[in-house]
Amino acid sequence: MVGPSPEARELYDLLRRPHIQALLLSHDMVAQKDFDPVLPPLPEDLPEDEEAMRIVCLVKNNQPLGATIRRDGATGEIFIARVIHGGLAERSGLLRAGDRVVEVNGHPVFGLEPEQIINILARSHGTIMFKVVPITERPVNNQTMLYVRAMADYSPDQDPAIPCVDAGMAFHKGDVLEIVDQTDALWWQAKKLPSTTLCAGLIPSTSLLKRKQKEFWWPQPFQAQAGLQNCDCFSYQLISCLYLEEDLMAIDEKCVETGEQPLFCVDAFKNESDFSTNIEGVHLAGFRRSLRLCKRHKGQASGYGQVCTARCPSSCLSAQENPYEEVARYQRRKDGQQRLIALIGPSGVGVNELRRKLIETDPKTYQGAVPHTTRPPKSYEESGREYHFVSRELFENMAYNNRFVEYGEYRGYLYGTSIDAIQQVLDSGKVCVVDIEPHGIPAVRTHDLKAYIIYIKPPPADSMKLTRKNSQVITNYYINRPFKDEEFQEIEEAGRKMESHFCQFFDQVIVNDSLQESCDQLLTAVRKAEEEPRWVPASWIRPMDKS
Ligand SMILES: Nc1ncnc2c1ncn2[C@@H]1O[C@H](COP(=O)(O)OP(=O)(O)OP(=O)(O)O)[C@@H](O)[C@H]1O
Repeated sequence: MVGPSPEARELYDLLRRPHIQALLLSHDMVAQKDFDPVLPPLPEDLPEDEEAMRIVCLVKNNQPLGATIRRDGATGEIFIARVIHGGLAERSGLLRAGDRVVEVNGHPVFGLEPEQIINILARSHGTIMFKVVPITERPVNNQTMLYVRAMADYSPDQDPAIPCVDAGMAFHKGDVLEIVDQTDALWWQAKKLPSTTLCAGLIPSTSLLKRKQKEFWWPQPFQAQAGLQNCDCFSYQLISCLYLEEDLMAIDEKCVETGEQPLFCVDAFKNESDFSTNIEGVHLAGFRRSLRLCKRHKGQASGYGQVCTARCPSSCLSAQENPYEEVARYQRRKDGQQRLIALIGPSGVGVNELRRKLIETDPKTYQGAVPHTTRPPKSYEESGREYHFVSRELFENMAYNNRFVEYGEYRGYLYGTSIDAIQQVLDSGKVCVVDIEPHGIPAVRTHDLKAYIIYIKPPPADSMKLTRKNSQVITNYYINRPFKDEEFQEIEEAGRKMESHFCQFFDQVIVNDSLQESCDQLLTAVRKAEEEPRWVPASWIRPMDKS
C-alpha cells in the first residue's frame, strides 16, 4: 500500500501548526460574524434622509478614541476636527475629519456648550454612539510616509496655541519621528520611533515650528496670553475619549531671535612645539601639539569664524534653519566605502586619547586624516605623513573652496583637516577617525563622508578629579601639566553646553569616565556604525540631492 506523498505529509504538518490553526480559527470567527462585544441595535427613529446620516458605535476601553471636535463659531455646529492616526476612531474607519456631529448617545449636540458634550462623553460607559452627517468631499489621502529627525525640542504643555494639549506629542532634539499625516498645513500627526503606541500625536508642521521658534515661547515659563486664556481646548483626561478643539491659530507676531551661545573659553597658549606621534613605527597623523593648540584657539583665531561663514550661513547648525531633517534608514554595504568616525567633545575630556587608542588597536583598519599646514617642515618630517605642507596661497585657496572640515591659525601658521585627506583614508579602505569641533559638523554630515558622530561626554567634575589624578593637560611647552580642579568644572560645563546645542547630531554618546571602559565602548560603537542600520539624512541616500 502506497503511503501519503511527501508533499501531503508536509501539508498535514503545516496545517497542524498552532499559528495556522489559530489563523483558521480567526477566519471562522470572522466568517460567522462572531464579534465581541455585541453592539446595540440601530435606533428605530432614523430620520427620513437617513442615507445622509451615519450611526457610529465605538466601544470605549482604556485607549483614547483619538479624535478632536471643534465648534463652528458662526453656526454652533459641532464637527470632527481631526482624527488621530492609529486611534480608535481612525481604526474604525467610521469617523472622518469634517463629519458633522448631530448626536452623542442620543443627545442632540447642536447648540450645546463644548463642556456639555465632554460631560456626556464622560458619563458614557461601554459603547458610545455618534450620529454624524458625513463630510461630502473627502480629502484625497495621498499621504506618504515621512521620517524626520527633530532638530529642536517641543513640548505641547508649554504651547498655548496647540489645538489640544492632550493630543500633542512632546519630542526632543535628535528624536526620530514618523510623520503619518500632513493633511493639515499647521499640525501634523506623528509617532516617535521606536514606537510602542498605536496612536499618533499632534506636532507643529515645519512652517509652524519655524514660526514658533522665532517666538521662542515654550522655553519660557508659560504665561497665559490675552486671547488665549479661554482656550477652548478641553482635555478629556479621565477617559481620554474625545477632545475638543477650536481654531485658535492667532499667533503673536513678536519675534525673539535666539542666538547661539559661545560654547566655551580656553586659555590662549602662546608658544608652539610639536611632539612626535610615531609609535612603534606607525605614524599617527593629526595628533601634533601645534594642531591641537590651534584647535583650542578657535575662539580667537579668525580662520575658524571665516570657514564657518564661507561654508554655511551662521545659522547652519541652528534648528531655525530646518526644525525637521528628513531621514532614511541606511546600512553600509559590505563592499561599500568605510565610514568616517568623527569624535567630538569639550577640550580636555579625552577625545584625542580615545582616538589614539582606537587607532592603535588596529592601525590597518583605523587611521586619522593627515592635516594640512603652512608651517615649514622640520628636518625629520615628510610631507603627507605628519602634515601636508602647503603654501599659504594654496591653503587659502582650499579654504575659499570649502575643502576644509575646519581650520585655524596658530602662531602665524594655518592648520586644518581637509575633506580630501579624509577621503584619501576612506578610499584606501580604512575607517577614518577624526576629532572635530562643533562648527565642523556640517562639513562631515554629507553624502560623501557620511560621518558617524560620537560625542565624548565628560563625567561629573568630582569623578574626573578621581580618574584624572595622573592625567596631563597638553600645553604649549614640551612638558604637560596636571589638571587644575577648576578645569574639571570647566570641562563639565563646556560639555553640558555642547550637548545641549548639538545633541541632535550625535549618533552615539560615550561618557569618558573609566578610560578602559570608554575605549571598549568606542570600539563597540565603531563596529556598530559599520554593521547596524541607522537613520541618516535622506540626502545621503539620494545621490542627486545636494548634501
Ligand atoms: N578616562 C580617562 N581617565 C583618565 N585620564 C584620561 C581619560 N581620558 C583622557 N585622559 C587624559 O586626560 C588628558 C587629556 O586628554 P586628551 O589629550 O585626549 O584631551 P582632548 O579631549 O583631546 O583635549 P585637547 O586636544 O584640547 O587636549 C590626557 O592626559 C589623557 O591621557
